[in-house]
Amino acid sequence: MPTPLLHSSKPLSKTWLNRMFSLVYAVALSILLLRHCHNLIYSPSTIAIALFLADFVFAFLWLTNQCFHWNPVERKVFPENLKHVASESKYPPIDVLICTADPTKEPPIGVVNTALSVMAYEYPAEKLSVYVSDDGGSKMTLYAFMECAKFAKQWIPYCKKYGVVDRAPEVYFGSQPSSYPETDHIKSMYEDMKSRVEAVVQSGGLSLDRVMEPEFQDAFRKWTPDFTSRQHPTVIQILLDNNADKDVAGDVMPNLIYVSREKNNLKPHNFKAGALNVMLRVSGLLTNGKLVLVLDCDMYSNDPETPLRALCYFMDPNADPKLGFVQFPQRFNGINKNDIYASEFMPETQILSLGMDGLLGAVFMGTGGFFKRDSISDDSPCGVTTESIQTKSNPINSKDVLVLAHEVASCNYEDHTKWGSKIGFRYGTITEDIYTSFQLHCEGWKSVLCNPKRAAFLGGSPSNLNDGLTQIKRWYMGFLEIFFNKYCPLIYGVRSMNPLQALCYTHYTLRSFWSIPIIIYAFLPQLSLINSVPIFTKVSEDGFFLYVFLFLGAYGKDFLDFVVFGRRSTIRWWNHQRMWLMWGLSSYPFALLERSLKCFGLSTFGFNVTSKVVDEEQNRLYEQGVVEFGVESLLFLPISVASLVSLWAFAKGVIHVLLYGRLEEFFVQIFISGFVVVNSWVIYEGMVLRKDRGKMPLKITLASIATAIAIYFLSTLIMFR
Ligand SMILES: O=c1ccn([C@@H]2O[C@H](COP(=O)(O)OP(=O)(O)O[C@H]3O[C@H](CO)[C@@H](O)[C@H](O)[C@H]3O)[C@@H](O)[C@H]2O)c(=O)[nH]1
Ligand SMILES: [Mn+2]
Repeated sequence: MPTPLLHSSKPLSKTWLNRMFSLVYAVALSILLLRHCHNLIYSPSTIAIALFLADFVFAFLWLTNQCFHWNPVERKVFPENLKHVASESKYPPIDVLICTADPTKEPPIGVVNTALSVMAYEYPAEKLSVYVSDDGGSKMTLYAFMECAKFAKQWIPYCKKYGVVDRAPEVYFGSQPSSYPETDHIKSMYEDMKSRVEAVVQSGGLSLDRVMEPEFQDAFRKWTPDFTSRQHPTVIQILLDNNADKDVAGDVMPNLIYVSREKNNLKPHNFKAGALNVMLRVSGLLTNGKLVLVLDCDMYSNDPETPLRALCYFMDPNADPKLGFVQFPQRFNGINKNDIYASEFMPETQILSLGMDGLLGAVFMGTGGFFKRDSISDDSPCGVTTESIQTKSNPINSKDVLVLAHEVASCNYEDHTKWGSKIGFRYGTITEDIYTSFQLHCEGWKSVLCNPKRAAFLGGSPSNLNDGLTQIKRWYMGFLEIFFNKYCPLIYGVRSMNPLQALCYTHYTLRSFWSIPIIIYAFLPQLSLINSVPIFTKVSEDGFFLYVFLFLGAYGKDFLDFVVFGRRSTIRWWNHQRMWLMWGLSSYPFALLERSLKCFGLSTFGFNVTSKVVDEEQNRLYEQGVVEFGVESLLFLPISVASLVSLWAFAKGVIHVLLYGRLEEFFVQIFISGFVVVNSWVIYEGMVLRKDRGKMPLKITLASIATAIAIYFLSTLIMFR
């Protein structure tokens, strides 16, 4: 009998269009670069050099970007066929690792929701273990999970009995669920738990002594007076043990384990990658699940059948033995209607990932990845083979296993080992996700993108401009760390894997270089216009058509991908390209700057955890789709300077046309300035029209006016004498 189909894949229908377009566009770009070379030879000038540089970087990034469009594939899974391949008893055990790092930025009740949503997976509970990694070393988080363990005994059977789909209680009760006999009772239990946890958090943990039942007290003895989040011993607490704990219906509970690894001020802890590696070892000792699911604390499960979808790949009898992980794309809840901060990361999660999936596989996105343990971990932590541990009748509660678990969570454990370089999540960058998948692909592992209609996980995203820009800056800084490394994707990668895939990684890690053409085009045409110097071809010359084609081609293709094939609204597309310009003026160059400073040892760049706290006023602005400036952030400065310079230039251009009729020679420059002006509308509004707390801070407005004027004088002195 043939095996029933577990998954299928087919190339996207638009592939031929992509390839044709790439070809034509490549020809146009080459002509442009040739013209530049001609100019550089026959009439060299600072302006010619700058324009060449801009277009050269643009061409390089465009070219590497085409690799994503070469062979995109679309996959489908058929979890309903799983039962024909294997019985439930054959399903592999899964260890879920949930990371949290800061109880003030990542409210513990949110982490609890994420944990509950996966503990209630439609998966045999005895094969499910949920580990919480608390890098904040917070007893508030531990307390929240003690409450979680109790509540789970009601929540899981309830979800399974009624086939609830939203298994994060916050989402479930927020969506006016249908009413069953137990609903009200469980809802009030949840509300009670939530208010207890929030009260503890509000008191900064002080009220813990009062709320705590004696059974809980013991665990907190580790929090001695000198215990801080950056200096403390390992804390491991088994909160639910599937050999002992039963839910209210008498069924087995999944394991729930709290871990806060040892921290020492003097030792680098390698951020999330470091935390995950500890979790790999601890879980390897305790439960050793064949599959490991990595989740961020805000990425709750939105579909209880997700593990079955992943199994469609892992349990396929014909599966590639080198299949390392299955990635579910990051998706977000609470994004406003027009996605003003482009938080959906539509191209990354929906276009680029399909492109890599057609080569060697999608990148790991930090969350929502099911790993085969073998691909990422070694199987003898501590030199003890896991078999010898697994033969113990109840490893997770046995004393000697727990002693070992503390040992593998200590901050000296990794000294002189390959953890972080050849094993586990890789160190050396704050975007450990992309880097780890890059290394795995180099080693010959493959991956698969599982992109079901109903999002597998949903998480939060920044809801103000500064957070959004900061997050992007952090990522692109991390990407640069990957590129300028001894395993550079362009040099080492191209030799170690499918070169197209390596070029995809090259593109990813060098994207902050977009800032070079963006900054040049946001200032040079404008400053020349203000100085009355034409720098592009006239409308009547041949070269003009080339520019029109290149501009419309790039924007048109982007529009097609986003709106027509991607089925997003036009306004979302517009907002996305606007954000891209903002990133290009701010996050990207700051990432480049920070990376350069780091080379000289001048910057110690950390992992700035994104806040998941929603403040009401901020939320209201976001819901209304109003861009929030509010804080005095240096990240706004280049954006507002560019918007002012363009406005100035545009006005000057209009004067040139109206008074002197010089439309022909200045058309391109006026168009570019006008384009920036239209994109900058929100910024002018923020500077002069708005009165709410999200308006542009006066300091930034004044600083940008001063900077714009200074840049003008400098340009007059240097370039347009
Ligand atoms: O020292 C640290 C720092 C962070 N985290 C956790 O890492 C996760 C991601 O951090 P967040 O601040 O939410 O960053 P994002 O920008 O939202 O994260 C994206 O980018 C990261 C890489 O920079 C990836 O790891 C994430 O999966 C991806 O969602 C969170 O669960 C944190 O608790 C730790 O466990 N330890
Ligand atoms: Mn996040």
